[in-house]
Amino acid sequence: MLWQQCLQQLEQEVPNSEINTWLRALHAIEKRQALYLLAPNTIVLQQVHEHYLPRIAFHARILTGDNEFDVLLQIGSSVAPPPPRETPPPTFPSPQPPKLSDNNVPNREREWNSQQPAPISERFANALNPRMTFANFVEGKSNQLACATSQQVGDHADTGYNPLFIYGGVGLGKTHLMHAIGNRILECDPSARVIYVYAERFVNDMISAIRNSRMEEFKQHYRSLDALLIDDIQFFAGKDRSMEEFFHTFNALLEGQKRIILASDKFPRDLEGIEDRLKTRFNWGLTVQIESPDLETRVAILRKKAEDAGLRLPNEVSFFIGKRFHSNIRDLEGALQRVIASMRLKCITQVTLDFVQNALRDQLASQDKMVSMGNIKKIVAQYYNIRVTDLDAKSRNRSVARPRQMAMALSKELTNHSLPEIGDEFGGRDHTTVIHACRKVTELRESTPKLEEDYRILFRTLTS
Ligand SMILES: Nc1ncnc2c1ncn2[C@@H]1O[C@H](COP(=O)(O)OP(=O)(O)OP(=O)(O)O)[C@@H](O)[C@H]1O
Repeated sequence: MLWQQCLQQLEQEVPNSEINTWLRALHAIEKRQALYLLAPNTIVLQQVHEHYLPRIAFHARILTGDNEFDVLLQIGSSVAPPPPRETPPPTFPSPQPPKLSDNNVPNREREWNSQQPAPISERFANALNPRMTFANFVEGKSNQLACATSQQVGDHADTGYNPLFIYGGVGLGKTHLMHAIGNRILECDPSARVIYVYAERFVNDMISAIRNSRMEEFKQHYRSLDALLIDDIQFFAGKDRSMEEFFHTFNALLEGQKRIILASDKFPRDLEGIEDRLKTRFNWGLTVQIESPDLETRVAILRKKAEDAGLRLPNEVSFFIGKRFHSNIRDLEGALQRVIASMRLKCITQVTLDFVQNALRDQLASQDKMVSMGNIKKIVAQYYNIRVTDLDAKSRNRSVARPRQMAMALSKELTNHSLPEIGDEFGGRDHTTVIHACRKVTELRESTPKLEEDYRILFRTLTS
């Protein structure tokens, strides 16, 4: 089963002829928490070892979720017993686990740092994470546009959104969307040459290529792609030679109407240390932002992730976690993983609010320090240039009433205090005043761009 799944992944990266000749010749056995691949002869053994084993191990580790999972290559028709100590085993173990980053991107450094040309299959290893798809990306107000345009770019080569530039804060789903685009492109055309790469990797690859006199091959490699996805584009800052090379790659791909998808933590114009001509080009297509998700989206994401892990979260639990982990989705996922790990440890199958509060005790304590109502009031007052005491006062003058409503709405969104507690904190007001304030802010955010911007800035300031 695992081997079949590995093959399905490899089919997207390795030409069919190679799959049929070398990989389908292997007999696979899963045993003792390892995948044994049995080669019928030494030629197959050698080929697989030299060209495909790292990729197989990479996929097996992704699929099993075990970064240490072993893939062992042997000759013969059955798994050899463990060899006596003095004789070397007739087994090629899979290489050291490729460093799996957050996004499970395999280490491709070897590619350019040897004088030997890399095998073609390896050069087109696309580094896409098959688990990051549109199907498991939860859409909400904060990412709607980014998600819709990403789907279009994944489906069609001629959307006019070239490049598609996705920007937004840490852990909000930029990388997920890029992988989803890449996976969709391959779904539509399995022979497409698609590469996902961090800008840092592009730079390192280029340095290795220069050092090993393989620059022509490097250029040819990147310029012959059907889709290039580069993450963390801000890393190019100050790296003039890499920017120059990227500029030409960019032009070549654009001229050939190949898709370019870029991600960064900043809007193109705000990227420091990046050449103006590149920034201008980034704006040729479409720039979309991913914002911090609102409470409903956070809860929807949480439920989806819990469901994927086979866990049903009671409403009060999902709202509790969603409310408390508001700054980014990575933290939200981290909280859920911690809850699941605690459940496993304690052999619990039903999760309750008490259990979650206990499991997340340390994280919640540090969150509390960051977003208290006192802090919200301080930041809002600073932002609107009024005094904190104005927020508590009786005045209904709009210059203080609006900031007060904003501070109440943020308190509701970012803290776990009840409506009466929030009212109390703002000069002993009634909970119906808080409800009114929250409704008013929601309404104004939709009708008044300036107020929406104020809300976003304050939200970001409080949660970053
Ligand atoms: N809308 C979403 N639905 C489901 N999962 C999401 C969503 N957004 C983000 N995630 C998950 O949150 C985690 C962090 O997302 P991702 O790595 O894409 O963030 P990022 O914006 O690229 O962050 P960074 O700038 O730090 O690289 C990933 O595991 C991703 O799958």
